[in-house]
Amino acid sequence: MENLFITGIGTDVGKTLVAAILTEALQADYWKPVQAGLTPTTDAGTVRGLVTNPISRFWPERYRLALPASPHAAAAAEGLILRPDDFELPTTSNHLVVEGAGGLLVPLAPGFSVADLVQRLGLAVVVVSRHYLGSINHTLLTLEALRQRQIPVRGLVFNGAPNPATEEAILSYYNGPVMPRILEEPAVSAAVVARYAAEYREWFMSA
Ligand SMILES: Nc1ncnc2c1ncn2[C@@H]1O[C@H](COP(=O)(O)OP(=O)(O)OP(=O)(O)O)[C@@H](O)[C@H]1O
Ligand SMILES: C[C@H](N)[C@H](N)CCCCCC(=O)O
Ligand SMILES: [Mg+2]
Repeated sequence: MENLFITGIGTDVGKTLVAAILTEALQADYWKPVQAGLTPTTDAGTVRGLVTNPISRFWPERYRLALPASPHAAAAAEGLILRPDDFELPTTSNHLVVEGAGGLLVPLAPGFSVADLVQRLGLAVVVVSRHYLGSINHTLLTLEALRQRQIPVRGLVFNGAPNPATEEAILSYYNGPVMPRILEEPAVSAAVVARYAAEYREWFMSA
């Protein structure tokens, strides 16, 4: 069974798109434990709209916070402090795709980060990297933090337009699994997700 936590090198790098592709590829369940920002849509709402298989279940968020900010701040704005023992994996016999918020060391509360949540849930991660000036450092810092914490990396995904020099730098440090690349798409749709999902299914079968 694949139980995957989707993290990334920051916010807005394509975790939700990758989560939708993996959910469709594996006909997995999807869970976003902490959603900060509820409009115009939630990540679970986006994934639901991109996935077409009839098997996937969408588990309710543990926290739905109104402020589109770091979860610790969005929670504080509502007088909440998120705690590690608030979080239990949904009970499912299906594959499960869990999406984080922002990057790996984003605080859910003071002293409680996304990385701590990953470790509590005991999941392997998928790391989404997107190229921009500064992204080599952000990607290597993420991989380094995962290595230090001995969190297994199930795959690294390059999302968006390729940049060979950047990828060479990253791959000279990281020699773990690399999942199929996602190109910059003119529009993100269920058809695009289905196309990549077929490629990802092949990848899982050959990995
Ligand atoms: N390969 C791509 N082609 C076209 N658009 C993309 C691609 N990857 C991401 N996007 C767009 O970039 C935006 C940010 O992506 P996404 O919502 O997946 O980021 P995220 O990492 O999940 O952010 P968050 O931290 O808020 O969860 C979205 O509008 C998404 O559709
Ligand atoms: C609001 C945003 N879309 C995400 N839900 C949360 C991103 C938190 C980033 C915090 C940070 O790294 O500074
Ligand atoms: Mg997202």
